[in-house]
Amino acid sequence: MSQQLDHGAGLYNTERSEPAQREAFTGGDVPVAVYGLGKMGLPLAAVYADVSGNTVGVDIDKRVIETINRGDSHVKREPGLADLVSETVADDSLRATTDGSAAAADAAVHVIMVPTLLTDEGTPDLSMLTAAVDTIADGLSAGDLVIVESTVPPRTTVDHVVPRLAEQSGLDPDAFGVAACPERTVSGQALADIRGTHPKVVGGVDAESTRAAALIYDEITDNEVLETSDATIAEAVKVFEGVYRDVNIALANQLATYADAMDADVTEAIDVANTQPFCEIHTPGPGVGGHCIPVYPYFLTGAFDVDDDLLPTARAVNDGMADYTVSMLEAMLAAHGTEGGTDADTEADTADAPRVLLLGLTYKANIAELRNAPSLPIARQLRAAGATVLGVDPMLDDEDWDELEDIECVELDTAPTQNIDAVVVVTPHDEFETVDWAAFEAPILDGRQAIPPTTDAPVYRVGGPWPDPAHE
Ligand SMILES: NC(=O)c1ccc[n+]([C@@H]2O[C@H](COP(=O)([O-])OP(=O)(O)OC[C@H]3O[C@@H](n4cnc5c(N)ncnc54)[C@H](O)[C@@H]3O)[C@@H](O)[C@H]2O)c1
Ligand SMILES: CC(=O)N[C@@H]1[C@@H](OP(=O)(O)OP(=O)(O)OC[C@H]2O[C@@H](n3ccc(=O)[nH]c3=O)[C@H](O)[C@@H]2O)O[C@H](CO)[C@@H](O)[C@@H]1O
Repeated sequence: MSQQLDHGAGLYNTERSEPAQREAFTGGDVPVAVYGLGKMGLPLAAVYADVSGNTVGVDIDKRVIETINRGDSHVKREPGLADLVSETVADDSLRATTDGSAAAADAAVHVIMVPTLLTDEGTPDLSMLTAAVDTIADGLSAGDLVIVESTVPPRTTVDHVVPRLAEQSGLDPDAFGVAACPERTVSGQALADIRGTHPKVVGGVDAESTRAAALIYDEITDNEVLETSDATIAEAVKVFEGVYRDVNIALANQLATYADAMDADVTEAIDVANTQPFCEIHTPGPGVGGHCIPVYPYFLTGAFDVDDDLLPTARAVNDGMADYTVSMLEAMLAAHGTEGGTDADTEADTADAPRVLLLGLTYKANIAELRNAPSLPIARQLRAAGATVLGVDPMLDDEDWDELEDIECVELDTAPTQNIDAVVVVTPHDEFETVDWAAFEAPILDGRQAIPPTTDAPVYRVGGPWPDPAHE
């Protein structure tokens, strides 16, 4: 155990009693800084502000800072978030700044919630994490606690974060605490998740870091705080959760291809199979998007030299579902005798090339995020084959559409008048629940089992039986 230093507001190795620490944390005497105020960071900063009464949010995007300091939330469709940001900014328990070093100098708890992406080579890109760590190091003090909420490859905290903090701050590694406390939060229910939908996982680089982090999260969550043996286990818990999901979805997608081959309804088969407790097959679809599930397998395969066929194969199956969806679309067009096919290669053919409407472009229903969205490779393949691709997505703003050069934006209410040859449901936003499918007068490929079987329209399903001749 390192010497007892004068730690000011810090909780790491403090001489104060536990009750006094809790009182200090919830009474605004332990200043918090949260680095990264995006879909996950802003809800987290708002809850920290609500509990601690003294939280500064740090982001590099000036627009984010200005929005928050007006008391507004730039993160949409998060129940309760707009009100919580407004309330915590109004009572000054939440402030936002781009000056991370100044925030770090004042803070005693530093919470990292920046993105952890991939390089083009499929290896973990920790550049944003490193930048946040360097900012913290500028203002790190003895007794501070650094919490890594971002999802990172296992061993990142011990092998990268701790040495970098010590090197950049000049402090002895024993002078401050570091803990991996991974975000286990789903967009669309972030506040509920942060406050306790699931137990909170906490793993420190030493016992004192675990203790201090567990005390903080015991004040934040209504659920259990699960203390792991070390930071690496805590990091692995989060990555394993995500990898489990990617592999399970790959199984569902592979079973969908078998169901198509046997002309059976994969959804019915999976639903019935899942009625016994040892089976939890996920849902097939046109692919796996977002910056979590398709990324986390690379936090193992791209970080450790292990002989692994499973995770890459699951990734290939999931990424292959865009091709599979396009091939089903081609078969559907052929079954409906739509002229032109999707292999137009001359001007005349292009005139006959099908006009395909993609409903739902973001990676997941009701979430405004295009990263790794399955709609993107589907649109690319259709455009390359000469088709005209139109898209409807109420989650996207003008800035998003500017990035989608392969897809022509149309509005949902006018889409049926756009002379559509085929409709593909890629992401089933709530807005599509009231669509009059027959109004398109075109065959529909339902990629997400979103259209009720009773619908009076020619609906084909990824992994589902093709419509009976009556619908031809
Ligand atoms: N989105 C999800 O559903 C989800 C769920 C759980 C965990 N996570 C994890 O949460 C982390 C963040 O994801 P997100 O969805 O909030 O990302 P996001 O892209 O919505 O937001 C990231 C924010 O961080 C800011 N930022 C980047 N570098 C910074 C720096 N050096 N200092 C301060 N701010 C910086 C960006 O400007 C942006 O505002 C990732 O590790 C992700 O894996 C995401
Ligand atoms: C804390 C955290 O990191 N939370 C993550 C977050 O992950 P996420 O927001 O990226 O969402 P996911 O739901 O995993 O979807 C990802 C893609 O997979 C497609 N998909 C999904 C299910 C299925 O059966 N078949 C599919 O094809 C879907 O359309 C989308 O494109 O929430 C999940 C719980 O929702 C968590 O488990 C996951 O750890």
